[in-house]
Amino acid sequence: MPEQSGKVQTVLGLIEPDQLGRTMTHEHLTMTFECSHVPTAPGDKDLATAPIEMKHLHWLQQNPYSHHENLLLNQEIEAVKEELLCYRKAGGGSMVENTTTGITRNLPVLQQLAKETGVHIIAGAGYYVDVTHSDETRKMTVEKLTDIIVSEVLHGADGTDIRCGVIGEIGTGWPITDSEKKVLRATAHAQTQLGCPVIIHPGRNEAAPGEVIRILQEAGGDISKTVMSHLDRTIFDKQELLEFAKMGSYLEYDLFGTEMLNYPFNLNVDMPADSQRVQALAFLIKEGYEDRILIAHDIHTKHRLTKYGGHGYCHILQNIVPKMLSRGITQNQVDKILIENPKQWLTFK
Ligand SMILES: CCC(=O)NCCS(=O)(=O)O
Repeated sequence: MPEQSGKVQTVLGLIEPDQLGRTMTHEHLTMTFECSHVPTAPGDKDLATAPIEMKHLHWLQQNPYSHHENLLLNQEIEAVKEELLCYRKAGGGSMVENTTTGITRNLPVLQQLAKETGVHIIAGAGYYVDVTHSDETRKMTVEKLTDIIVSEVLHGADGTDIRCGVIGEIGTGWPITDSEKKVLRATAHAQTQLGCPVIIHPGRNEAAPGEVIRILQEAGGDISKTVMSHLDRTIFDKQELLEFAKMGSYLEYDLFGTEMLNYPFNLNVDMPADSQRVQALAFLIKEGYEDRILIAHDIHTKHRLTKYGGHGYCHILQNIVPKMLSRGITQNQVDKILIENPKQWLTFK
């Protein structure tokens, strides 16, 4: 039985599950997102290269992926540290930092942030979406990919001895590419060996989450210990959502704080407002899924930090929890979503 069994693995080592406290299950503290740069509209070229300033904030909030500098969250370690200290003061305990290979994971920085702030940080193993896969990764067999993921959890990643405590976010697009399918199968095989939590980034199509779960299931993955991220921009139809929920994964609404008119990665999608996210949580609770819900902000660009006028990592604790309570979600249910469900998911079997 691996030493992780019954414990949670943070970047500073193993902890007891009860030490986690309130946990955001999908965040980034340092990463780059250049792989998702969206070309700027011809009239906006100057805005896209201008320094981030108050007078441009609304444009940036509406076009966050068209401003190159905005995609470099890895330049903001000091600002992120300040925010983590506020997160602790606001009652936060832990964060899953699920930056994977392809978007500049930096485990020494995560370890330093955990030491300096007292927030428990759980790092992610594995690979982001196809466009970030190197030629070497593409050529790997499922067995080789499995070995690498297992080693990132058992021994450490990126040439360090800092160990990952979840697999993911494993990136997939739509349609799911062959290379992404291999990574999904390797994820399932590694999870079988390790009994560890898994988290998935699905493609931007209503059919994508179900297809990912089928691939994991066929490869022997434990769906009850798997999180499907980004449901807030992926499944809108209530019947479809219930059909997906029946497959048994955790259901994650992790884009709290993101409100934009045009979602550039899929213009057919209307990105919901936070009030609609809370309505979706209330609906899932009414349908009996309160044990399967997880929430987070998925901060992955500069403009969402308070330093740049954004909502920051405390938004859920300070603004969304009161809204949940005002919409009939009980304190007990809030605690399940923020404490108990993350704890169950993050504890190794
Ligand atoms: C790495 C961060 C990430 O993938 N975030 C998801 C953004 S979106 O696909 O939901 O727009």
